[in-house]
Amino acid sequence: MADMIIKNAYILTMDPSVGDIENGVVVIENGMIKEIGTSTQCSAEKVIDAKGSVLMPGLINTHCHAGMTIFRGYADDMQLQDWLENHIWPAEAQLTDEDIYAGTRLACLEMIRSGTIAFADMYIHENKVAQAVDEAGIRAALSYGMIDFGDKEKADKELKEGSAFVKEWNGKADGRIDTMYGPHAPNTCSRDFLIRVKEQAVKDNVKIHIHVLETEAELNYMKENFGMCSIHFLKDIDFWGPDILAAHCVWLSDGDIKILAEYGVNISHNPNSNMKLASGICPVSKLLDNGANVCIGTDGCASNNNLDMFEEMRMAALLQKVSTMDPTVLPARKVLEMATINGAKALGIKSGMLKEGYNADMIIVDMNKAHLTPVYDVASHLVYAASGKDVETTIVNGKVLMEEGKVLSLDEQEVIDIAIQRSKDLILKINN
Ligand SMILES: O=c1[nH]cnc2c1ncn2[C@@H]1O[C@H](CO)[C@@H](O)[C@H]1O
Ligand SMILES: [Zn+2]
Repeated sequence: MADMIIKNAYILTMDPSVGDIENGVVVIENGMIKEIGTSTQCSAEKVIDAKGSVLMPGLINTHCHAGMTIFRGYADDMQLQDWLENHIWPAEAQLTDEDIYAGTRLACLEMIRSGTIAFADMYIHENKVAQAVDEAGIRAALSYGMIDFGDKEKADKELKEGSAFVKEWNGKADGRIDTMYGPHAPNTCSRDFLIRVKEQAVKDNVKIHIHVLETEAELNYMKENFGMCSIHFLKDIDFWGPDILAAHCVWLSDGDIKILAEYGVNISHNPNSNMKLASGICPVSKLLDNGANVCIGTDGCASNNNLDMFEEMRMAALLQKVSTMDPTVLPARKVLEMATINGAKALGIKSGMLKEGYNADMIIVDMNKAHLTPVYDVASHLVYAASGKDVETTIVNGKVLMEEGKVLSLDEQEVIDIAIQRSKDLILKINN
């Protein structure tokens, strides 16, 4: 007897060798996909009838600071440098374990609701992030965000904390948690520190998550201080490789694009954050044309201000079209690949496709809605017409985290109430 069967669904497998299955069935056992096709001989304890709905791989958010969800709407409409240095960093200095835990639980709740099955995170008090992820049932690649600002003592301390986190949490929560090293950016971390981080990550066999060329200010800083941009600087210290998850990559030259593609770097594109902070536009279609792996992320909730990956997909498509003045770039299927297959590749997880032997990480999207009627092309609707609110069921590692709109792994009202209380206490502390 299998654990679960989902039947009568329009299945968007995202498996290039299979494509869509118009009336299909998926069998789940031990957290994995046991069978996928048009019929099955298996029976299961739990059967979900997905008639009229789309079954697809859950979305993968490849750049987030989940704990920052506690700052949703706290500091809007500012320059990135001003936003970080004068608002976010002073406020973060006030954060406690409990704030991060509350913020991350809120983030997990929102992600489960909007069809995200895994996310990559870089933040502080990361132990509490891991605890929240463990309890919420979602999958994640977590890193402690390290900054040394050229201070040798701070570098030692940060690397020690990042390393302790990797050792404590890698492979935990039934294998749902992977860990990474999270050096903040080339303009906030010293050259020596980045070299040490890379060495340690290779030694520990984990990946690295870093912000790269998010702003023109970073580009100018790197040129002034090192005579080259961040891409060449990181190439110089043998940093690049398929183990690197580089968020943003907005300010790239054609030469930079070639380097990122050549080294198999994973690039997390965050269109909402880049638009809101007016950072610029990542040359996604050029990167893809050159063979680079580009995935999608939301960034933190203080620069987005939500974690809805459907909205992120739509923005990714529209922003490329208008910036290249070419409506044929980033068609819907390509964007779906970025949010599923490419994201899974970046995180090194067997998700992002509905395929035998893959993780049972999937979502059911209710299509019986005015704004999703009629249907000529399912992929088009998912990218251009749907939102995270249309997700009705979310399954991670074979466990149902939300069913028909009801979240099962978290007490939704409690998570919201605690986040509100924490935000009120926090604002009093910050203003004091
Ligand atoms: O868009 C961004 N650019 C640069 N830094 C950011 C952004 N969003 C959040 N952080 C900051 O990165 C650190 C991770 O530990 C945090 O300080 C967070 O506020
Ligand atoms: Zn970020």
